Amino acid sequence: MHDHEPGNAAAARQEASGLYGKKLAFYGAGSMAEAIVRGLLTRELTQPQQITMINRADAARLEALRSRYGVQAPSEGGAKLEALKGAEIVVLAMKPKDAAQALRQFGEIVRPGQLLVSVIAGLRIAAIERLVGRDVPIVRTMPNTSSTIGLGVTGISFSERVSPQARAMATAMFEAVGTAEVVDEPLLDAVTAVSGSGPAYAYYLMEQMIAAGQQLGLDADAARALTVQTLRGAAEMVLATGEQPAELRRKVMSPGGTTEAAIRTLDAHGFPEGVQRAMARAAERAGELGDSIEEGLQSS
Ligand SMILES: NC(=O)C1=CN([C@@H]2O[C@H](COP(=O)(O)OP(=O)(O)OC[C@H]3O[C@@H](n4cnc5c(N)ncnc54)[C@H](O)[C@@H]3O)[C@@H](O)[C@H]2O)C=CC1
Ligand SMILES: O=C(O)[C@@H]1CCC=N1
Repeated sequence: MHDHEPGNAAAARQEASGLYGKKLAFYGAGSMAEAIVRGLLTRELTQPQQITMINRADAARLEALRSRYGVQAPSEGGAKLEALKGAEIVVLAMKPKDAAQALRQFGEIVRPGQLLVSVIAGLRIAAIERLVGRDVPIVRTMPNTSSTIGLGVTGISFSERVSPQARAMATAMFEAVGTAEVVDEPLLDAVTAVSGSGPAYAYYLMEQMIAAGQQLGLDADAARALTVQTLRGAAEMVLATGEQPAELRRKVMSPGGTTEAAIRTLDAHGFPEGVQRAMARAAERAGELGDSIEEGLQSS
């Protein structure tokens, strides 16, 4: 992606981020961890040998990560612990249901000065502090999978213990793979609903547009090409013109024309309400995921 940029651009990013040379451990090596790792390596923010990806016993997955990215992906328990102990930054990237046990184990080996960066939906800073049981600085984030190609967007919030340098480093880490917005922690559930889950809404819309295009007689390749470029162009138009989506929509919608007919049909089928309710439910679900971890804490 960045094959043609001057070498000093990568060097400037490395310098600005403060990440270069830092040991990173990804605790949980699923799709989100992979998206961030791929983005960091593509942007040359760090080198593969600085990254360890830790997963449950899944030899094929670990081998795939090693061969794809050149990162360390140990399969043996002792080596996993060493990597977690040795890392300057530990990125928590397991599913919410696996977080409590993993964080308790981490609490037994955590060292002062380590920075914890969570990408786990719903998991609150206070719960992480309780689970780890030490005064570690915590960065709670909500990224999205478009980080894979450097077009992610991440909501970030910090515990009080995060130093200004660590704040800058964590922010730079996510800016390296897209853009980042610092928000108050309670707003991260809303961020989850908008941009964490958001790529899936766009893909779902694409799925329906491609299927409908085919029903109207286009072949699958043409329906896909027309749909994808249309959504890409629409997002770029909002960015390039600075206009509101509603204004841009009005420019497409000639009175009495095809678009107006389509939008009326969407309205008749409850599209606006459906999107709003879906996102309210996503935010609520983020809170529930956090609650269920905390309930587990109270009963243990
Ligand atoms: N996929 C997405 O679009 C986004 C996901 N997230 C968050 O990222 C987290 C991970 O999500 P995905 O990557 O989609 O899940 P995933 O299921 O692809 O990956 C999670 C990985 O963690 C590993 N794991 C679980 N417990 C472990 C333990 N104790 N030690 C080591 N590894 C362990 C599992 O083996 C699994 O491979 C979730 O908490 C989710 O809320 C956040 C933003 C976007
Ligand atoms: O679906 C989920 O729970 C995660 C969080 C945001 C995107 N994926």
